[in-house]
Parts: sequence; C-alpha cells; structure tokens
Amino acid sequence: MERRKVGILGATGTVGQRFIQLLDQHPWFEITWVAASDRSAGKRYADAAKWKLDTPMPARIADLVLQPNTPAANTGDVPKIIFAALDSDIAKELEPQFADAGCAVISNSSAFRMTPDVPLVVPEVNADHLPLLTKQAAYTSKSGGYIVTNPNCSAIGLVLALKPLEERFGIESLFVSTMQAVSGAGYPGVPSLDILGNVVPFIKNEEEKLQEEVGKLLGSFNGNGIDMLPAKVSAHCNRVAVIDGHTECVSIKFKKPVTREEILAAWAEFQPLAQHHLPTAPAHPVIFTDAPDRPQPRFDVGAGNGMSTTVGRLRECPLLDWKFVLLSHNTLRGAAGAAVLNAEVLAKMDLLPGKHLHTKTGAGLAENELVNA
Ligand SMILES: NC(=O)C1=CN([C@@H]2O[C@H](COP(=O)(O)OP(=O)(O)OC[C@H]3O[C@@H](n4cnc5c(N)ncnc54)[C@H](OP(=O)(O)O)[C@@H]3O)[C@@H](O)[C@H]2O)C=CC1
Ligand SMILES: N[C@@H](CC(=O)OP(=O)(O)O)C(=O)O
Repeated sequence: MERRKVGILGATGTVGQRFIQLLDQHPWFEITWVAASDRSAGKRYADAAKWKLDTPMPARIADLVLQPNTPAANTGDVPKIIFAALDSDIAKELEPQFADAGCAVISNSSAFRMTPDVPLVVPEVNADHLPLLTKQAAYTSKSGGYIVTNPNCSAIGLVLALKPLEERFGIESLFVSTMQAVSGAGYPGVPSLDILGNVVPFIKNEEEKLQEEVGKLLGSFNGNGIDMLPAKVSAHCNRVAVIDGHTECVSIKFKKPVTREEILAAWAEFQPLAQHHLPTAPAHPVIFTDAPDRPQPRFDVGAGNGMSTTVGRLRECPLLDWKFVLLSHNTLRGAAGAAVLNAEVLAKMDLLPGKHLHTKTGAGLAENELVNA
C-alpha cells in the first residue's frame, strides 16, 4: 500500500523528534517534509536538531532539508497531512495557515484545544468528537483543511483511566495531583539547578488546562458542539526530576456506590479500538498493576510501547470514594503518539485529505465503527 505523505512542523524539538521516531517506519505515513523555526530553515535536519532520543536519528531524515514554516513560503510540495509540535503562541499563528491551505493539521499544542469547532481527541475516549472538524471554516470553505488537537500530556493519561469509570459509574468530582517529568517542558527545558534534588510546585497554565480539557474530552458531541462533562475537577501540578513519565495521584467521587472489583473490571474491559487494528493503538490502553509500590516511571513508562496508562494503588478514599495512582509517557502517549493515533483514526474514518474529502462527514463511521465500547 502506498504510504500517505506527511510533514512535521516543529520537527527538531522534543515532540518533533518523537514524531520522527514513530513515523519513520510507519506503515501508513511517510515523512517527506520537515520544518522548524527560521533559525533552522535551509539546514540539513542532522545539522539543525540536537537529537535526544535513545534510538538513532533515521539516516533518511538526517538528510532532509528543513523547509520554510509557512505554506506561502514553500516553493515545493507541502504534504496535506501536517503533524505540528509548536509552542502555543507560534501554533496560533502558523497552524491556521496550513489548515487554510488545505492541510489536516494534527496538533499537539494547546492553542486551539478549547476552540468550539476544534476536536480535542484521545481516540479511545472520544473518537466520536472527530466529525466536529467538518464545522471548521477551512473545511467548509472547500480548502478541505482543518485542525484536530490532542490534549495536554497530563490530561491524556488521566482521561484514559477515567473514561471507563465515567461510562459505568459517572464521575461527580475529581482531585488530581501530578508529578510531571522534565521532558514535558521541551528542550533544554527546566534548568538543572532548579530541578535536581527539588520539586517545583508550579507549571504555568497547567492546572487550568488539565481541569478544562478533562471536561471537553469526557463531554459529548451534540452534532454542533461539545457538551462539557459537568464534573468538578481540581488539579495540582508539580515538576519533578524524572526524565519521561507523568505520575498522577487521583481521588474520585462517583455518582453511585462502586466496588473495587467493578473498577478493575471497567479498566480491564476497556479496549474500544481493539477491532480497528491501528498501528499505534496499544492492545490495552489501561493496565492495572497490583504491586504495592507501582507504577513508577523507571519501570512502567514504556508500557504498551509508551502508549498505555498504568494504574495502581487502588484503595478507598476517606474524603471522596476511591483513589489510585497513574503513570503515562508524556512525549509518547502524551504528545507525538497521541497525534499519530489521531491521524490513524482520521484515516480509518476517511477524513484525511484526499479525493473524497468534501463529501464525507465522518459521522457514519464515528457512530458505527469507532464508538467507544
Ligand atoms: N514535551 C512534552 O511532553 C509535550 C509537549 N507538548 C506541546 O508540544 C509543543 C512542542 O513542545 P516541545 O517539542 O516540547 O518543544 P521544544 O521547545 O522542544 O521544540 C519546539 C519546536 O518548535 C520549533 N520552533 C520554535 N520557534 C518556531 C517558529 N517561530 N516557527 C516554527 N517552528 C518554531 C523549534 O525549532 P528550532 O529547533 O528551529 O528552534 C522546535 O522544533 C508545545 O506546544 C508543547 O506544549 C504537548 C504534550 C507534551
Ligand atoms: N506542560 C506540559 C507539557 C504539555 O503537554 O503542555 P501543553 O499543554 O502545552 O501541550 C508539561 O510541562 O509537562
């Protein structure tokens, strides 16, 4: 099968490098275009990027030349599928330009996550929100472009654990306290003298994003927009001296009495994408460990190729109903892997740019094939 050509915007950064790692051998997508800041444009990828992953930089990518970062400034072919890993302010300016030029922009940034006509999606949780993209002006104006976003890295791990619980028991309120890895701040990120032997109890805008994104992700698509989940959510976000993997301590109040066995069954049976055979989807999005001292970033961050959330320490909460600890990989499941999985679902729903683009709404496929179990 011929692979679809894709580009990466912000290709030299922490998340951009993860995109390269995940897409280099991808069966459906082929990287043909990379771009970053004006500082990097015109350079070979190998000369512009400080490669920080423990797998080698793919030789073919090393020789790609970084292109200008707007569609207008490009003289050659810009692929119709763009994975974007830009800071929010830059994303705000650049992503709409690519959507207006007819590209599917699969974005990591927070810039448009809460925009009413932009889907904010974790496929196992709310793939049925994706048809919202057909309301965007770029799409309806027949350029066929659009923006789809994935959530904040802490929100992704959290909603994977919450979705099966919300479906079965209903969530009334939620308290979450995070311990977030330094790679979440990009490269070079947090200065070593600030974080070594230390905990920083502040990540700008993080608590606000986590609180509001959970409501949209667990909300429902009403045909025109998203009705937010009305649960109360309170978040504390902390930076800790871990390289990869965000750990979160979660306490929940449910709408009805729930047993430990029912919670464990909800997690174990949560496999909403199992029948779709998506290359990046983990077999088990939520993995429970009953070891008393797990999950831990050092041992569990790679679960499901970095795409599963590991949950553990499930116990009764004297304030709310139940509490547990979860861990997920912030640059894989929390960023690049999430975006690649979004693109795989869009491909399955026939919503990626192609010859049928303007006749498809994605609605039938969302309802019939990608509903969450
Ligand atoms: N790190 C993480 O765990 C997660 C990050 N995110 C989000 O993903 C986005 C990227 O984060 P991250 O990879 O960590 O950031 P980095 O700082 O590591 O990388 C930033 C990238 O943006 C490029 N860039 C900078 N300025 C411009 C510009 N004016 N035009 C085009 N490209 C530019 C840089 O290129 P150059 O090399 O040329 O400077 C680099 O490729 C952010 O919005 C972040 O919040 C989301 C989830 C998790
Ligand atoms: N802010 C997160 C990374 C992230 O996901 O950010 P954003 O919500 O801007 O994508 C962290 O530092 O760990």
